[in-house]
Amino acid sequence: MIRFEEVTKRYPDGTTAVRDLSFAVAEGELVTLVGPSGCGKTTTMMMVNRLIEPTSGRIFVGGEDIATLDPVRLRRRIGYVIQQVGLFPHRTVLDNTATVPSLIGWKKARARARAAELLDLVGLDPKTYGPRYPDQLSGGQRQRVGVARALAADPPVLLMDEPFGAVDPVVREQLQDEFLRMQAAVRKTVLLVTHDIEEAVRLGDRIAVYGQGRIEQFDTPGAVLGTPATPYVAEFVGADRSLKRLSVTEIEPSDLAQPPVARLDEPAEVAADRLHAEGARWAVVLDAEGDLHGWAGAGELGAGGLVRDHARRMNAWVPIGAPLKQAFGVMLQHDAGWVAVLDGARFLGVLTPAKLHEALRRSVDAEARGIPRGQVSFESVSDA
Ligand SMILES: Nc1ncnc2c1ncn2[C@@H]1O[C@H](COP(=O)(O)OP(=O)(O)OP(=O)(O)O)[C@@H](O)[C@H]1O
Repeated sequence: MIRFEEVTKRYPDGTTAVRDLSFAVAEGELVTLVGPSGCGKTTTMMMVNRLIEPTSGRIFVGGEDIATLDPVRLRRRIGYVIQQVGLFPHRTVLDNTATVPSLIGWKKARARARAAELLDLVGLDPKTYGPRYPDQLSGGQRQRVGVARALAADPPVLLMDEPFGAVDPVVREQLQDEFLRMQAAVRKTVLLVTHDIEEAVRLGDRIAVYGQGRIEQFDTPGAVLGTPATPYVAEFVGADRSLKRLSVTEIEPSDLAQPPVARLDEPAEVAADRLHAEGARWAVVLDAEGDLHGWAGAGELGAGGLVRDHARRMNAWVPIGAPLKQAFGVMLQHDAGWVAVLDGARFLGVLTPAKLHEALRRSVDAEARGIPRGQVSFESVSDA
């Protein structure tokens, strides 16, 4: 359905964005283009609807060389979804969705009926959302309208540039799921740009992994993850693998750091001496029951009084056995350099960014060697 033949794009300033690009996307296939920023993904995509013209080479859509086609008519056959959705602020959601059908001369009633059908398809009740204006929608809802609008004239080809990039991870996953369901129903030929390998793997029938200006591997998700074609691809995929381990690696007692502990009711100077002896700059503060209260700095404790006079509340904690990802999330949420790890109410220790990284490393290494994580120690891995 889409075919690139030795396509090169050089910009006037001499930047070669893509070089000798050849690949084909079958009808009804969803191909994700993934790679780091600036590797030429967007350039590739914008050459398909002639928003950018190649310097050399040929591109075919539906068997026709697009250089011979009128760009405006070409674009009517190609839906285009971008991250900054670009909805018209003064038009209702329904009218926004009906934009393309109206442009190509459909009667108003037909265009609107089609728009309502599409809003429904992307999970927005047309009765509720159709009359609203774009600024009355959430980011995720706007993104859905963008997809609905791109599909409105029923184009056989869909280009999507980071379509789910502007929303938070939870909404993003929802949109991806919905999009997959929708794609199963409408079976468009889709080129989708993302810099997120996880998204590429999740959505793509095949994935094109970009290096600088060229495709390093063009294959199914399984093949790209399982048998990376080049060291570059292996690294690109590998970086993600360790991130994935964040979700499945559980915090264990051996992962924890043991900062000094101070009690709310003890004299601050006693606690300060303990910090000094251990060379620590802060202590975790627990209340009389041993429950987490927060923390106190060495400097403040030196001023005397009780620990409670200097303690600051911080409620950043996770239970032992929680995934590392959860601890990382809590750390970010509290903008904290550590999170307490509790067993029930009992304080076990803290997870710092360094400890988190250490735990992750060990988990990734163990996975690579096929050892269940519970059976390795940090020493046995670093000795290996
Ligand atoms: N109009 C332009 N003039 C000169 N160079 C450009 C132009 N547009 C893009 N480039 C360059 O071409 C290269 C590829 O850009 P492109 O936007 O295709 O990358 P990308 O992979 O989509 O990146 P990102 O994920 O950051 O959007 C980059 O080095 C970029 O700086």
